[in-house]
Amino acid sequence: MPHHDLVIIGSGSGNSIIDSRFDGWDVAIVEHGVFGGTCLNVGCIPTKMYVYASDVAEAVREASTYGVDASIDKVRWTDIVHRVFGRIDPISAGGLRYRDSQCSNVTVYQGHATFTGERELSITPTAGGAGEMVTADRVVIAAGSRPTVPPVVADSGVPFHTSDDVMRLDELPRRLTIIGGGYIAAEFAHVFGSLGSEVTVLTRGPALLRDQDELVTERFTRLAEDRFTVHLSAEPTAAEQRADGTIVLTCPDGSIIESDALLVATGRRPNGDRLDVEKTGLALTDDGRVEVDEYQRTAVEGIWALGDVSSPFQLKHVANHEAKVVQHNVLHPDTPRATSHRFVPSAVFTHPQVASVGAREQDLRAAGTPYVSKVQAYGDVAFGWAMEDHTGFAKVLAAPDGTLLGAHFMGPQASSLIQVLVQAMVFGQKAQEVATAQYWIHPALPELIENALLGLPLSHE
Ligand SMILES: Cc1cc2nc3c(=O)[nH]c(=O)nc-3n(C[C@H](O)[C@H](O)[C@H](O)COP(=O)(O)OP(=O)(O)OC[C@H]3O[C@@H](n4cnc5c(N)ncnc54)[C@H](O)[C@@H]3O)c2cc1C
Ligand SMILES: NC(=O)c1ccc[n+]([C@@H]2O[C@H](COP(=O)([O-])OP(=O)(O)OC[C@H]3O[C@@H](n4cnc5c(N)ncnc54)[C@H](O)[C@@H]3O)[C@@H](O)[C@H]2O)c1
Repeated sequence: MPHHDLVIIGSGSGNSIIDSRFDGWDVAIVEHGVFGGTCLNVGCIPTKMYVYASDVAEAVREASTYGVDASIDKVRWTDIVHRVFGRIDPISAGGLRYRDSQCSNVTVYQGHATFTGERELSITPTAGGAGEMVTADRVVIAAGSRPTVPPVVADSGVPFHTSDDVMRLDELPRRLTIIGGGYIAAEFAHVFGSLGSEVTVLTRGPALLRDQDELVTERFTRLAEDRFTVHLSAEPTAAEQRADGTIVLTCPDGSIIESDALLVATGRRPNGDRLDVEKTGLALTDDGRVEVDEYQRTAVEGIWALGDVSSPFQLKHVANHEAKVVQHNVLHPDTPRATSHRFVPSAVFTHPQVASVGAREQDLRAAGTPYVSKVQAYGDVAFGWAMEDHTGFAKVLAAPDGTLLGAHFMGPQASSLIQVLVQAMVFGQKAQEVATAQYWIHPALPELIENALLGLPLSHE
């Protein structure tokens, strides 16, 4: 039975652990799917390539506002698919080739790993054939998560897509229904809506993007209702397919939604339940994650976990951070580093973009935390005014002494603008200092942040 110094389960963020410091180690990486994981193959990267194409389409549609008459002649969906995956697929294939044939100390197992004992694994080859057992001194579980599909769809037999395959559709659907109201639903509604599909969004909650600050949730939902057909509090009760291929969903009020394609975006479940972790002495948390401490260690000596399989955040920048922590701690177990989940920012690459960091106003209110807030409209700073933006805003929340507590943006470049406040919060800078101790380029969009901070009714003023 092969024995390795280190076995990594999952080639997403787990693959980034192996660098030259492991050259003297016997390392194995087990991957049952496409090499490179979710972000590269079916997540962050391809989605943002589609989002960019959709942003271009929206810019064309909005161009006449600025005196530039333009129209979209045609959307070449198949060319978009080929452009995106023609760039991505070779990166995945190259990554596999590199690990498999150019890293002499690394063994790649293309198969599904399950625990059979403490740091002992069975690997079932993806291509079929006899399984293999391996043991290791150390194991890193970096097995990610997978889309969930509600039984009403899964058991119905209707054809459906998830984010794993919807970007490779043969043609742009005329009518697309999306079940879900979170990140993936918001991003794909923008993608398909901008490229020409009639989009219907169906979510069980009373609003879209419900995890955001309440003002973002409310305003984003209103904008989405102007753009798409949106059914709120509408978990589908039945799904069927007619003989002509039309997919029919029934809403709780009895109304029906007809479409040519169905995308399910109802959340992602950590893959720990498919690893037989109990055989190595581990249990899963109630929400299905492999439990780790601040050093990314599991309860079993020599086993670490990172990323979607264990993290409370299903975000690539968090998985990357945790992978660096695991990398250090595997190499230096006696001087471990801790993960920091303070001030984790996130962005939804929809239209308009949404970005946030820190506390939401509803959290502060519920906790009884004293706070002040300022909502600054894009349209009230020079560049936003030039853009004739009528919907975007930055909301900043701070303690009365100026300590920054949270920031929530909706509008152009929100995902980039928010970084200023992420940095300020991480380094403990107060609102007054950030606003006044530096120049703000005029008339650039970051003046939005300057004005939001200056507008906070702080206690000393
Ligand atoms: C559509 C979409 C868009 C996203 N966009 C963003 C974004 O813009 N920004 C952002 O921060 N995050 C985004 N995310 C989230 C981000 O992709 C994930 O948080 C991140 O990729 C998780 O990395 P990971 O290493 O934990 O898991 P993964 O990258 O999923 O890697 C896990 C790997 O393990 C393999 N595996 C699982 N179980 C086994 C097993 N038993 N044996 C062998 N192999 C196994 C899987 O096949 C997979 O390749 C997006 C996700 C999706 C789905
Ligand atoms: N830009 C980004 O960073 C980005 C982009 C995409 C995905 N992600 C990550 O992937 C994760 C998964 O994304 P997601 O959008 O699938 O999950 P999500 O948790 O963000 O949203 C799930 C949505 O589905 C709804 N829902 C659940 N069950 C339902 C049902 N039976 N019927 C109708 N609606 C139902 C929920 O109310 C919620 O609105 C995200 O939480 C995020 O961490 C990040």
